[in-house]
Amino acid sequence: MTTTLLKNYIGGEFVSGCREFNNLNPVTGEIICQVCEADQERVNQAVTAAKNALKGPWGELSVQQRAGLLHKVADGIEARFDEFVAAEMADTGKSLQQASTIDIPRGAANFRVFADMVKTASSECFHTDTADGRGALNYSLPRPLGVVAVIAPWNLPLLLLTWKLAPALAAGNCIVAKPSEETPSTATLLAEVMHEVGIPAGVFNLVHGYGPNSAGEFLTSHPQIDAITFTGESRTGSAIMRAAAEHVKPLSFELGGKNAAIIFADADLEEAVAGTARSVFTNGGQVCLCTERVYVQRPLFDTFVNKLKAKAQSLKIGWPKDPDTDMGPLISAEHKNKVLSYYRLAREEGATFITGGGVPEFGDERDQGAWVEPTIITGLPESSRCVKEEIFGPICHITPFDTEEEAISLANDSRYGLAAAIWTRDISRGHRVAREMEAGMVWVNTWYLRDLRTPFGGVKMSGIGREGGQHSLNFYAEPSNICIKL
Ligand SMILES: NC(=O)C1=CN([C@@H]2O[C@H](COP(=O)(O)OP(=O)(O)OC[C@H]3O[C@@H](n4cnc5c(N)ncnc54)[C@H](O)[C@@H]3O)[C@@H](O)[C@H]2O)C=CC1
Ligand SMILES: O=C(O)/C=C/C=C(\O)C(=O)O
Repeated sequence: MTTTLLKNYIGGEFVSGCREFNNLNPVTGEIICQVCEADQERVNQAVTAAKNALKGPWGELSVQQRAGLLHKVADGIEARFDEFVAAEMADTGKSLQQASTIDIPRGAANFRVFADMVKTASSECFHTDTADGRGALNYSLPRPLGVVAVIAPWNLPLLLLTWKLAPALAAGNCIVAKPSEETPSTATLLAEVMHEVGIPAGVFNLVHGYGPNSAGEFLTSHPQIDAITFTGESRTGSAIMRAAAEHVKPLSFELGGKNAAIIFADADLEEAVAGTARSVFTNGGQVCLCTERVYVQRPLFDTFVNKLKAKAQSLKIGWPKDPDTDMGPLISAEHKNKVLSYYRLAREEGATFITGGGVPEFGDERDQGAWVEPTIITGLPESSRCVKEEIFGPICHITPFDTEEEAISLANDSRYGLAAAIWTRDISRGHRVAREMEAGMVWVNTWYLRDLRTPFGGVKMSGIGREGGQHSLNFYAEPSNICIKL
Protein backbone atom coordinates (compact mmCIF):
# COMPACT_ATOMS: atom_id res chain seq x y z
CA MET A 1 0.00 0.00 0.00
CA THR A 2 1.17 3.53 -0.72
CA THR A 3 -0.49 5.02 2.36
CA THR A 4 -1.22 4.18 5.97
CA LEU A 5 -4.56 5.99 5.83
CA LEU A 6 -7.08 4.47 3.44
CA LYS A 7 -9.24 7.27 2.07
CA ASN A 8 -12.64 7.42 0.46
CA TYR A 9 -12.64 7.88 -3.31
CA ILE A 10 -15.32 10.34 -4.36
CA GLY A 11 -15.79 12.18 -7.65
CA GLY A 12 -12.36 11.07 -8.87
CA GLU A 13 -10.46 12.22 -5.75
CA PHE A 14 -9.12 10.49 -2.67
CA VAL A 15 -10.61 12.40 0.24
CA SER A 16 -9.75 12.33 3.94
CA GLY A 17 -11.09 14.50 6.76
CA CYS A 18 -13.05 11.91 8.66
CA ARG A 19 -13.26 9.75 11.74
CA GLU A 20 -10.70 6.96 11.47
CA PHE A 21 -10.88 3.30 12.38
CA ASN A 22 -8.21 0.60 12.61
CA ASN A 23 -7.72 -2.13 10.06
CA LEU A 24 -6.38 -5.22 11.86
CA ASN A 25 -4.42 -8.22 10.64
CA PRO A 26 -6.18 -11.35 11.95
CA VAL A 27 -2.95 -13.39 11.91
CA THR A 28 -1.58 -11.49 14.92
CA GLY A 29 -4.22 -8.89 15.76
CA GLU A 30 -1.79 -6.09 14.82
CA ILE A 31 -2.93 -2.81 13.26
CA ILE A 32 -2.21 -2.66 9.51
CA CYS A 33 -3.40 0.87 8.82
CA GLN A 34 -6.14 3.42 9.53
CA VAL A 35 -9.26 3.80 7.43
CA CYS A 36 -11.45 6.87 6.85
CA GLU A 37 -15.05 6.23 7.87
CA ALA A 38 -17.47 7.97 5.52
CA ASP A 39 -20.16 9.90 7.39
CA GLN A 40 -23.57 10.88 6.01
CA GLU A 41 -22.09 13.95 4.31
CA ARG A 42 -19.41 11.92 2.50
CA VAL A 43 -21.95 9.34 1.38
CA ASN A 44 -24.18 12.15 0.07
CA GLN A 45 -21.20 13.53 -1.86
CA ALA A 46 -20.44 10.11 -3.33
CA VAL A 47 -24.04 9.59 -4.45
CA THR A 48 -24.17 13.07 -5.98
CA ALA A 49 -20.86 12.46 -7.80
CA ALA A 50 -22.23 9.21 -9.20
CA LYS A 51 -25.53 10.85 -10.24
CA ASN A 52 -23.65 13.63 -12.04
CA ALA A 53 -21.30 11.17 -13.74
CA LEU A 54 -24.27 9.44 -15.37
CA LYS A 55 -24.75 12.62 -17.40
CA GLY A 56 -21.03 13.06 -18.12
CA PRO A 57 -18.68 11.38 -20.61
CA TRP A 58 -19.47 7.90 -19.21
CA GLY A 59 -23.03 8.07 -20.52
CA GLU A 60 -21.73 9.03 -23.98
CA LEU A 61 -19.35 6.07 -24.35
CA SER A 62 -20.19 3.31 -26.81
CA VAL A 63 -20.45 -0.21 -25.44
CA GLN A 64 -17.12 -0.99 -27.14
CA GLN A 65 -15.43 1.93 -25.38
CA ARG A 66 -16.89 0.97 -22.01
CA ALA A 67 -15.76 -2.62 -22.49
CA GLY A 68 -12.29 -1.36 -23.46
CA LEU A 69 -12.02 0.58 -20.22
CA LEU A 70 -13.06 -2.45 -18.19
CA HIS A 71 -10.32 -4.52 -19.84
CA LYS A 72 -7.90 -1.78 -18.80
CA VAL A 73 -9.09 -2.16 -15.20
CA ALA A 74 -8.33 -5.90 -15.46
CA ASP A 75 -4.90 -5.05 -16.92
CA GLY A 76 -4.34 -2.65 -14.02
CA ILE A 77 -5.15 -5.32 -11.43
CA GLU A 78 -2.79 -7.74 -13.16
CA ALA A 79 -0.03 -5.12 -13.37
CA ARG A 80 -0.22 -4.66 -9.57
CA PHE A 81 -0.97 -8.33 -8.88
CA ASP A 82 1.55 -8.76 -6.04
CA GLU A 83 0.30 -5.64 -4.27
CA PHE A 84 -3.28 -6.88 -4.47
CA VAL A 85 -2.28 -10.32 -3.19
CA ALA A 86 -0.32 -8.82 -0.28
CA ALA A 87 -3.18 -6.47 0.64
CA GLU A 88 -5.78 -9.25 0.56
CA MET A 89 -3.58 -11.50 2.68
CA ALA A 90 -2.93 -8.74 5.21
CA ASP A 91 -6.61 -7.89 5.66
CA THR A 92 -7.92 -11.48 5.79
CA GLY A 93 -5.00 -13.74 6.75
CA LYS A 94 -5.89 -15.98 3.82
CA SER A 95 -3.11 -18.09 2.36
CA LEU A 96 -0.82 -16.94 -0.43
CA GLN A 97 -1.97 -19.97 -2.35
CA GLN A 98 -5.62 -18.91 -2.18
CA ALA A 99 -5.14 -15.18 -2.69
CA SER A 100 -2.87 -15.69 -5.70
CA THR A 101 -4.85 -18.47 -7.41
CA ILE A 102 -8.47 -17.56 -6.58
CA ASP A 103 -9.15 -14.10 -5.15
CA ILE A 104 -6.99 -11.77 -7.22
CA PRO A 105 -7.14 -13.61 -10.58
CA ARG A 106 -10.95 -13.62 -10.27
CA GLY A 107 -10.87 -9.89 -9.53
CA ALA A 108 -9.36 -9.35 -12.99
CA ALA A 109 -11.40 -12.10 -14.67
CA ASN A 110 -14.69 -10.58 -13.50
CA PHE A 111 -13.92 -7.42 -15.49
CA ARG A 112 -12.88 -9.33 -18.61
CA VAL A 113 -15.90 -11.64 -18.62
CA PHE A 114 -18.48 -8.88 -18.37
CA ALA A 115 -16.60 -6.56 -20.74
CA ASP A 116 -16.72 -9.29 -23.38
CA MET A 117 -20.30 -10.32 -22.64
CA VAL A 118 -21.78 -6.86 -22.90
CA LYS A 119 -20.27 -6.43 -26.37
CA THR A 120 -22.14 -9.45 -27.71
CA ALA A 121 -25.40 -9.06 -25.77
CA SER A 122 -28.52 -9.31 -27.92
CA SER A 123 -31.98 -7.86 -27.33
CA GLU A 124 -35.49 -9.19 -27.91
CA CYS A 125 -37.42 -8.32 -31.06
CA PHE A 126 -41.01 -9.29 -31.92
CA HIS A 127 -43.06 -8.76 -35.03
CA THR A 128 -46.64 -8.00 -33.96
CA ASP A 129 -49.66 -8.49 -36.22
CA THR A 130 -52.03 -5.51 -36.56
CA ALA A 131 -55.57 -5.19 -37.98
CA ASP A 132 -54.38 -3.18 -41.01
CA GLY A 133 -52.04 -6.00 -41.95
CA ARG A 134 -48.92 -3.83 -41.82
CA GLY A 135 -47.81 -5.01 -38.40
CA ALA A 136 -45.48 -3.49 -35.85
CA LEU A 137 -41.99 -4.16 -34.65
CA ASN A 138 -41.19 -4.34 -30.94
CA TYR A 139 -37.62 -4.27 -29.74
CA SER A 140 -36.08 -3.72 -26.35
CA LEU A 141 -33.15 -1.54 -25.39
CA PRO A 142 -31.25 -2.19 -22.15
CA ARG A 143 -30.83 0.95 -20.07
CA PRO A 144 -28.63 1.28 -16.96
CA LEU A 145 -30.46 1.49 -13.64
CA GLY A 146 -28.54 4.62 -12.60
CA VAL A 147 -26.55 4.74 -9.37
CA VAL A 148 -25.96 1.30 -7.88
CA ALA A 149 -24.90 0.74 -4.26
CA VAL A 150 -22.53 -2.22 -3.96
CA ILE A 151 -22.16 -3.62 -0.44
CA ALA A 152 -19.51 -6.32 -0.19
CA PRO A 153 -18.42 -8.74 2.55
CA TRP A 154 -14.98 -9.67 3.88
CA ASN A 155 -14.60 -13.31 2.95
CA LEU A 156 -13.59 -12.90 -0.72
CA PRO A 157 -13.15 -9.13 -0.72
CA LEU A 158 -11.92 -8.24 -4.22
CA LEU A 159 -13.58 -11.22 -5.87
CA LEU A 160 -17.06 -10.40 -4.56
CA LEU A 161 -16.76 -6.63 -4.94
CA THR A 162 -15.76 -6.95 -8.60
CA TRP A 163 -18.34 -9.69 -9.23
CA LYS A 164 -20.90 -6.91 -8.76
CA LEU A 165 -18.97 -3.89 -9.97
CA ALA A 166 -17.91 -5.31 -13.30
CA PRO A 167 -21.38 -6.15 -14.67
CA ALA A 168 -22.85 -2.98 -13.15
CA LEU A 169 -20.24 -0.86 -14.96
CA ALA A 170 -20.49 -2.94 -18.13
CA ALA A 171 -24.22 -2.15 -18.18
CA GLY A 172 -23.43 1.59 -17.95
CA ASN A 173 -24.26 2.35 -14.32
CA CYS A 174 -22.34 4.53 -11.88
CA ILE A 175 -21.36 3.06 -8.54
CA VAL A 176 -20.98 3.84 -4.89
CA ALA A 177 -19.27 0.82 -3.33
CA LYS A 178 -18.70 -0.02 0.31
CA PRO A 179 -16.31 -2.85 1.11
CA SER A 180 -16.48 -4.55 4.47
CA GLU A 181 -14.92 -2.59 7.32
CA GLU A 182 -12.74 -5.69 7.86
CA THR A 183 -11.25 -5.60 4.35
CA PRO A 184 -10.82 -2.09 2.97
CA SER A 185 -7.41 -2.51 1.29
CA THR A 186 -7.96 -4.17 -2.09
CA ALA A 187 -11.02 -1.97 -2.69
CA THR A 188 -8.77 1.07 -2.18
CA LEU A 189 -6.15 -0.35 -4.55
CA LEU A 190 -8.94 -0.92 -7.05
CA ALA A 191 -9.95 2.74 -6.77
CA GLU A 192 -6.33 3.64 -7.59
CA VAL A 193 -6.48 1.39 -10.64
CA MET A 194 -9.80 2.91 -11.77
CA HIS A 195 -8.19 6.33 -11.42
CA GLU A 196 -5.02 5.34 -13.28
CA VAL A 197 -6.80 3.78 -16.26
CA GLY A 198 -9.12 6.75 -16.75
CA ILE A 199 -12.53 5.66 -15.52
CA PRO A 200 -14.24 9.07 -15.59
CA ALA A 201 -14.56 10.89 -12.27
CA GLY A 202 -17.67 9.92 -10.31
CA VAL A 203 -18.34 6.67 -12.17
CA PHE A 204 -16.78 4.61 -9.39
CA ASN A 205 -16.92 5.93 -5.85
CA LEU A 206 -15.70 4.14 -2.77
CA VAL A 207 -16.86 4.80 0.78
CA HIS A 208 -15.45 3.04 3.81
CA GLY A 209 -17.21 2.27 7.04
CA TYR A 210 -19.45 -0.04 9.00
CA GLY A 211 -23.03 -1.15 8.41
CA PRO A 212 -25.60 0.13 10.93
CA ASN A 213 -25.51 3.89 11.56
CA SER A 214 -22.48 4.20 9.28
CA ALA A 215 -21.64 4.24 5.57
CA GLY A 216 -23.56 1.00 4.83
CA GLU A 217 -26.85 2.22 6.22
CA PHE A 218 -26.39 5.78 4.90
CA LEU A 219 -25.95 4.29 1.44
CA THR A 220 -28.73 1.71 1.45
CA SER A 221 -31.29 4.18 2.83
CA HIS A 222 -30.26 6.95 0.42
CA PRO A 223 -33.19 8.10 -1.75
CA GLN A 224 -30.92 8.75 -4.78
CA ILE A 225 -29.61 5.18 -4.92
CA ASP A 226 -31.39 3.37 -7.77
CA ALA A 227 -30.50 -0.24 -6.93
CA ILE A 228 -28.66 -2.21 -4.26
CA THR A 229 -26.54 -5.32 -4.65
CA PHE A 230 -25.37 -7.08 -1.50
CA THR A 231 -23.53 -10.22 -0.45
CA GLY A 232 -23.40 -11.13 3.21
CA GLU A 233 -25.44 -12.48 6.08
CA SER A 234 -29.18 -13.08 5.65
CA ARG A 235 -29.99 -10.89 8.67
CA THR A 236 -28.10 -8.00 7.07
CA GLY A 237 -30.08 -8.61 3.90
CA SER A 238 -33.29 -8.13 5.91
CA ALA A 239 -31.95 -4.87 7.39
CA ILE A 240 -31.02 -3.57 3.93
CA MET A 241 -34.43 -4.54 2.57
CA ARG A 242 -36.09 -2.53 5.33
CA ALA A 243 -33.82 0.46 4.69
CA ALA A 244 -34.54 0.35 0.96
CA ALA A 245 -38.27 -0.27 1.26
CA GLU A 246 -39.34 3.35 1.52
CA HIS A 247 -37.92 4.26 -1.87
CA VAL A 248 -38.72 0.95 -3.67
CA LYS A 249 -35.70 -0.19 -5.69
CA PRO A 250 -34.31 -3.37 -7.24
CA LEU A 251 -32.32 -5.55 -4.86
CA SER A 252 -29.88 -8.36 -5.64
CA PHE A 253 -29.04 -10.44 -2.57
CA GLU A 254 -26.58 -13.29 -2.20
CA LEU A 255 -26.95 -14.37 1.41
CA GLY A 256 -26.02 -17.12 3.83
CA GLY A 257 -26.10 -20.89 3.52
CA LYS A 258 -26.05 -24.10 5.52
CA ASN A 259 -24.96 -26.20 2.60
CA ALA A 260 -25.27 -29.97 2.45
CA ALA A 261 -23.00 -32.56 0.86
CA ILE A 262 -24.45 -36.02 0.18
CA ILE A 263 -22.00 -38.90 -0.16
CA PHE A 264 -23.53 -42.10 -1.54
CA ALA A 265 -21.92 -45.45 -0.82
CA ASP A 266 -21.01 -45.86 -4.50
CA ALA A 267 -19.00 -42.60 -4.57
CA ASP A 268 -15.33 -42.57 -5.48
CA LEU A 269 -14.21 -42.46 -1.86
CA GLU A 270 -10.90 -40.67 -2.33
CA GLU A 271 -12.46 -37.97 -4.52
CA ALA A 272 -15.42 -37.54 -2.20
CA VAL A 273 -13.16 -37.14 0.82
CA ALA A 274 -10.81 -34.71 -0.93
CA GLY A 275 -13.73 -32.73 -2.38
CA THR A 276 -15.53 -32.56 0.95
CA ALA A 277 -12.36 -31.48 2.76
CA ARG A 278 -12.11 -28.66 0.24
CA SER A 279 -15.78 -27.74 0.57
CA VAL A 280 -15.61 -27.62 4.37
CA PHE A 281 -12.21 -26.01 4.98
CA THR A 282 -11.48 -23.69 2.03
CA ASN A 283 -10.86 -20.15 3.30
CA GLY A 284 -11.42 -21.47 6.84
CA GLY A 285 -15.02 -22.33 5.91
CA GLN A 286 -15.68 -18.66 5.24
CA VAL A 287 -17.28 -18.99 1.83
CA CYS A 288 -21.04 -18.91 1.49
CA LEU A 289 -20.79 -22.10 -0.62
CA CYS A 290 -18.91 -24.11 2.01
CA THR A 291 -20.39 -27.37 3.27
CA GLU A 292 -21.44 -27.41 6.93
CA ARG A 293 -23.71 -30.49 6.81
CA VAL A 294 -22.40 -33.78 5.44
CA TYR A 295 -24.72 -36.76 4.91
CA VAL A 296 -22.98 -40.12 4.31
CA GLN A 297 -24.69 -43.38 3.32
CA ARG A 298 -24.41 -45.75 6.25
CA PRO A 299 -22.10 -48.47 4.78
CA LEU A 300 -19.47 -45.78 4.11
CA PHE A 301 -20.03 -43.73 7.26
CA ASP A 302 -17.17 -44.83 9.54
CA THR A 303 -14.62 -45.03 6.73
CA PHE A 304 -15.60 -41.60 5.43
CA VAL A 305 -15.48 -39.99 8.87
CA ASN A 306 -12.00 -41.44 9.52
CA LYS A 307 -10.67 -40.34 6.15
CA LEU A 308 -12.09 -36.82 6.46
CA LYS A 309 -10.57 -36.65 9.96
CA ALA A 310 -7.17 -37.60 8.52
CA LYS A 311 -7.53 -34.88 5.85
CA ALA A 312 -8.50 -32.26 8.43
CA GLN A 313 -5.56 -33.20 10.63
CA SER A 314 -3.17 -32.99 7.69
CA LEU A 315 -4.14 -29.41 6.83
CA LYS A 316 -1.27 -27.06 7.40
CA ILE A 317 -2.43 -24.18 9.57
CA GLY A 318 0.24 -21.54 9.43
CA TRP A 319 1.67 -18.25 8.25
CA PRO A 320 -0.30 -17.12 5.19
CA LYS A 321 2.96 -16.37 3.31
CA ASP A 322 4.18 -19.95 3.67
CA PRO A 323 3.42 -21.52 0.25
CA ASP A 324 2.45 -24.80 1.99
CA THR A 325 -0.17 -23.21 4.23
CA ASP A 326 -3.68 -24.56 3.66
CA MET A 327 -5.60 -22.53 6.21
CA GLY A 328 -5.08 -19.16 7.84
CA PRO A 329 -6.99 -17.55 10.69
CA LEU A 330 -10.61 -16.41 10.67
CA ILE A 331 -11.31 -12.81 9.71
CA SER A 332 -11.37 -11.26 13.19
CA ALA A 333 -11.37 -11.82 16.93
CA GLU A 334 -15.12 -11.17 16.88
CA HIS A 335 -15.72 -13.87 14.29
CA LYS A 336 -13.40 -16.26 16.15
CA ASN A 337 -15.54 -15.74 19.26
CA LYS A 338 -18.66 -16.47 17.24
CA VAL A 339 -17.23 -19.70 15.80
CA LEU A 340 -15.88 -20.79 19.19
CA SER A 341 -19.30 -20.15 20.71
CA TYR A 342 -20.65 -22.76 18.25
CA TYR A 343 -17.87 -25.19 19.21
CA ARG A 344 -19.01 -24.75 22.84
CA LEU A 345 -22.66 -25.06 21.86
CA ALA A 346 -21.91 -28.30 19.98
CA ARG A 347 -20.48 -29.73 23.21
CA GLU A 348 -23.55 -28.61 25.16
CA GLU A 349 -25.80 -30.12 22.51
CA GLY A 350 -23.97 -33.46 22.94
CA ALA A 351 -21.79 -33.65 19.82
CA THR A 352 -18.90 -36.07 19.45
CA PHE A 353 -15.76 -34.21 18.38
CA ILE A 354 -13.97 -36.29 15.75
CA THR A 355 -11.21 -33.69 15.51
CA GLY A 356 -10.61 -30.07 16.45
CA GLY A 357 -12.91 -28.00 18.61
CA GLY A 358 -10.28 -25.66 19.98
CA VAL A 359 -7.65 -23.08 19.17
CA PRO A 360 -4.18 -23.94 17.82
CA GLU A 361 -1.23 -22.86 19.94
CA PHE A 362 1.81 -21.48 18.15
CA GLY A 363 3.92 -20.05 20.98
CA ASP A 364 4.45 -16.83 19.05
CA GLU A 365 2.55 -13.64 18.11
CA ARG A 366 -0.07 -15.70 16.26
CA ASP A 367 -1.51 -16.63 19.65
CA GLN A 368 -3.06 -13.11 19.60
CA GLY A 369 -4.69 -13.83 16.22
CA ALA A 370 -8.09 -15.18 15.17
CA TRP A 371 -7.20 -18.85 14.78
CA VAL A 372 -9.43 -21.87 15.33
CA GLU A 373 -8.93 -25.55 14.59
CA PRO A 374 -10.57 -27.34 11.68
CA THR A 375 -13.35 -29.29 13.33
CA ILE A 376 -15.55 -32.30 12.56
CA ILE A 377 -18.47 -33.30 14.75
CA THR A 378 -21.05 -36.09 14.68
CA GLY A 379 -23.97 -37.32 16.72
CA LEU A 380 -26.19 -34.25 16.88
CA PRO A 381 -29.92 -34.39 16.17
CA GLU A 382 -30.90 -32.56 12.97
CA SER A 383 -32.88 -30.07 15.08
CA SER A 384 -29.80 -28.85 16.97
CA ARG A 385 -28.68 -25.26 16.44
CA CYS A 386 -25.24 -26.35 15.19
CA VAL A 387 -26.93 -28.29 12.37
CA LYS A 388 -29.42 -25.53 11.59
CA GLU A 389 -27.50 -22.23 11.85
CA GLU A 390 -24.80 -20.84 9.57
CA ILE A 391 -21.51 -20.93 11.50
CA PHE A 392 -19.18 -19.69 8.71
CA GLY A 393 -16.11 -21.44 10.07
CA PRO A 394 -14.03 -24.58 9.41
CA ILE A 395 -16.56 -27.04 10.83
CA CYS A 396 -18.96 -29.68 9.58
CA HIS A 397 -21.40 -32.09 11.15
CA ILE A 398 -21.66 -35.58 9.63
CA THR A 399 -24.90 -37.62 9.76
CA PRO A 400 -25.50 -41.13 8.38
CA PHE A 401 -28.45 -41.92 6.08
CA ASP A 402 -29.90 -45.08 4.52
CA THR A 403 -31.95 -44.21 1.43
CA GLU A 404 -31.82 -41.67 -1.38
CA GLU A 405 -35.19 -40.24 -0.28
CA GLU A 406 -33.91 -39.78 3.26
CA ALA A 407 -30.76 -37.99 2.02
CA ILE A 408 -32.86 -35.60 -0.08
CA SER A 409 -35.19 -34.87 2.79
CA LEU A 410 -32.30 -34.25 5.24
CA ALA A 411 -30.43 -32.00 2.82
CA ASN A 412 -33.53 -29.92 2.08
CA ASP A 413 -34.51 -29.51 5.72
CA SER A 414 -33.02 -26.01 6.02
CA ARG A 415 -34.27 -22.45 5.85
CA TYR A 416 -31.31 -21.79 3.55
CA GLY A 417 -30.92 -23.01 -0.04
CA LEU A 418 -27.66 -21.87 -1.57
CA ALA A 419 -25.50 -24.80 -2.69
CA ALA A 420 -25.28 -28.60 -2.47
CA ALA A 421 -22.71 -31.22 -3.44
CA ILE A 422 -23.55 -34.81 -4.41
CA TRP A 423 -20.96 -37.58 -4.65
CA THR A 424 -21.93 -40.76 -6.54
CA ARG A 425 -20.64 -42.92 -9.41
CA ASP A 426 -24.25 -43.43 -10.58
CA ILE A 427 -24.73 -40.44 -12.88
CA SER A 428 -28.48 -41.08 -13.23
CA ARG A 429 -28.74 -40.78 -9.49
CA GLY A 430 -26.61 -37.65 -9.67
CA HIS A 431 -29.10 -36.02 -12.07
CA ARG A 432 -32.11 -37.27 -10.10
CA VAL A 433 -30.94 -36.06 -6.72
CA ALA A 434 -29.59 -32.76 -8.10
CA ARG A 435 -33.06 -31.96 -9.47
CA GLU A 436 -34.56 -32.50 -6.01
CA MET A 437 -32.17 -30.19 -4.18
CA GLU A 438 -33.76 -27.01 -2.87
CA ALA A 439 -30.62 -25.04 -3.71
CA GLY A 440 -29.61 -22.50 -6.30
CA MET A 441 -26.42 -24.40 -7.21
CA VAL A 442 -25.72 -28.12 -7.16
CA TRP A 443 -22.35 -29.70 -7.84
CA VAL A 444 -22.11 -33.43 -8.68
CA ASN A 445 -18.72 -35.08 -8.04
CA THR A 446 -17.08 -31.70 -7.60
CA TRP A 447 -17.41 -28.49 -5.61
CA TYR A 448 -16.85 -24.82 -6.46
CA LEU A 449 -16.15 -25.52 -10.11
CA ARG A 450 -17.09 -22.13 -11.51
CA ASP A 451 -18.20 -21.02 -14.95
CA LEU A 452 -18.87 -17.30 -14.69
CA ARG A 453 -21.71 -17.47 -17.22
CA THR A 454 -23.90 -19.73 -15.07
CA PRO A 455 -26.68 -18.56 -12.73
CA PHE A 456 -25.30 -17.98 -9.22
CA GLY A 457 -27.50 -17.43 -6.18
CA GLY A 458 -29.79 -19.07 -3.69
CA VAL A 459 -33.37 -19.91 -2.81
CA LYS A 460 -35.22 -19.48 0.51
CA MET A 461 -33.18 -17.34 2.98
CA SER A 462 -30.09 -17.59 0.74
CA GLY A 463 -30.94 -14.74 -1.53
CA ILE A 464 -32.94 -12.93 -4.14
CA GLY A 465 -32.11 -13.10 -7.83
CA ARG A 466 -29.18 -14.57 -9.70
CA GLU A 467 -25.75 -13.25 -10.56
CA GLY A 468 -23.46 -14.57 -13.28
CA GLY A 469 -23.25 -13.96 -17.02
CA GLN A 470 -26.42 -12.60 -18.58
CA HIS A 471 -28.21 -12.85 -15.21
CA SER A 472 -26.00 -10.10 -13.82
CA LEU A 473 -26.39 -7.95 -16.91
CA ASN A 474 -30.17 -8.40 -16.71
CA PHE A 475 -30.18 -7.13 -13.14
CA TYR A 476 -28.03 -4.07 -13.83
CA ALA A 477 -30.02 -2.95 -16.89
CA GLU A 478 -33.72 -2.56 -17.42
CA PRO A 479 -35.15 -3.08 -20.88
CA SER A 480 -37.25 -0.34 -22.43
CA ASN A 481 -39.57 -1.64 -25.14
CA ILE A 482 -39.89 0.38 -28.33
CA CYS A 483 -42.86 -0.37 -30.58
CA ILE A 484 -42.70 0.88 -34.21
CA LYS A 485 -45.86 0.74 -36.29
CA LEU A 486 -44.93 -0.38 -39.77
N1 LIG B 1 -21.34 -14.50 1.96
C1 LIG B 1 -21.82 -14.79 3.12
O1 LIG B 1 -22.67 -15.62 3.24
C2 LIG B 1 -21.28 -14.09 4.29
C3 LIG B 1 -21.77 -14.36 5.54
N2 LIG B 1 -21.27 -13.76 6.63
C4 LIG B 1 -21.84 -14.11 7.92
O2 LIG B 1 -22.27 -12.92 8.51
C5 LIG B 1 -21.75 -12.82 9.83
C6 LIG B 1 -21.48 -11.38 10.14
O3 LIG B 1 -20.39 -10.90 9.35
P1 LIG B 1 -20.42 -9.44 8.80
O4 LIG B 1 -19.17 -9.05 8.19
O5 LIG B 1 -20.92 -8.53 9.87
O6 LIG B 1 -21.45 -9.64 7.61
P2 LIG B 1 -22.51 -8.66 7.15
O7 LIG B 1 -23.47 -9.34 6.29
O8 LIG B 1 -23.09 -7.95 8.33
O9 LIG B 1 -21.62 -7.60 6.34
C7 LIG B 1 -21.46 -7.59 4.96
C8 LIG B 1 -21.41 -6.16 4.49
O10 LIG B 1 -22.62 -5.50 4.82
C9 LIG B 1 -22.36 -4.29 5.54
N3 LIG B 1 -23.48 -4.07 6.45
C10 LIG B 1 -23.69 -4.64 7.65
N4 LIG B 1 -24.84 -4.20 8.17
C11 LIG B 1 -25.37 -3.31 7.28
C12 LIG B 1 -26.53 -2.51 7.25
N5 LIG B 1 -27.42 -2.53 8.26
N6 LIG B 1 -26.75 -1.72 6.18
C13 LIG B 1 -25.88 -1.70 5.16
N7 LIG B 1 -24.75 -2.42 5.13
C14 LIG B 1 -24.50 -3.24 6.17
C15 LIG B 1 -21.04 -4.56 6.21
O11 LIG B 1 -20.42 -3.36 6.58
C16 LIG B 1 -20.30 -5.32 5.12
O12 LIG B 1 -19.81 -4.42 4.15
C17 LIG B 1 -20.51 -13.68 9.82
O13 LIG B 1 -20.26 -14.14 11.09
C18 LIG B 1 -20.87 -14.75 8.87
O14 LIG B 1 -21.52 -15.77 9.57
C19 LIG B 1 -20.30 -12.82 6.51
C20 LIG B 1 -19.76 -12.49 5.28
C21 LIG B 1 -20.20 -13.15 4.08
O1 LIG C 1 -18.42 -16.11 -7.21
C1 LIG C 1 -17.74 -16.93 -6.59
O2 LIG C 1 -16.93 -17.65 -7.13
C2 LIG C 1 -17.84 -17.06 -5.13
C3 LIG C 1 -18.83 -16.54 -4.44
C4 LIG C 1 -18.86 -16.63 -3.02
C5 LIG C 1 -19.76 -15.95 -2.27
O3 LIG C 1 -20.74 -15.29 -2.84
C6 LIG C 1 -19.69 -15.84 -0.80
O4 LIG C 1 -18.88 -16.50 -0.16
O5 LIG C 1 -20.46 -15.06 -0.27
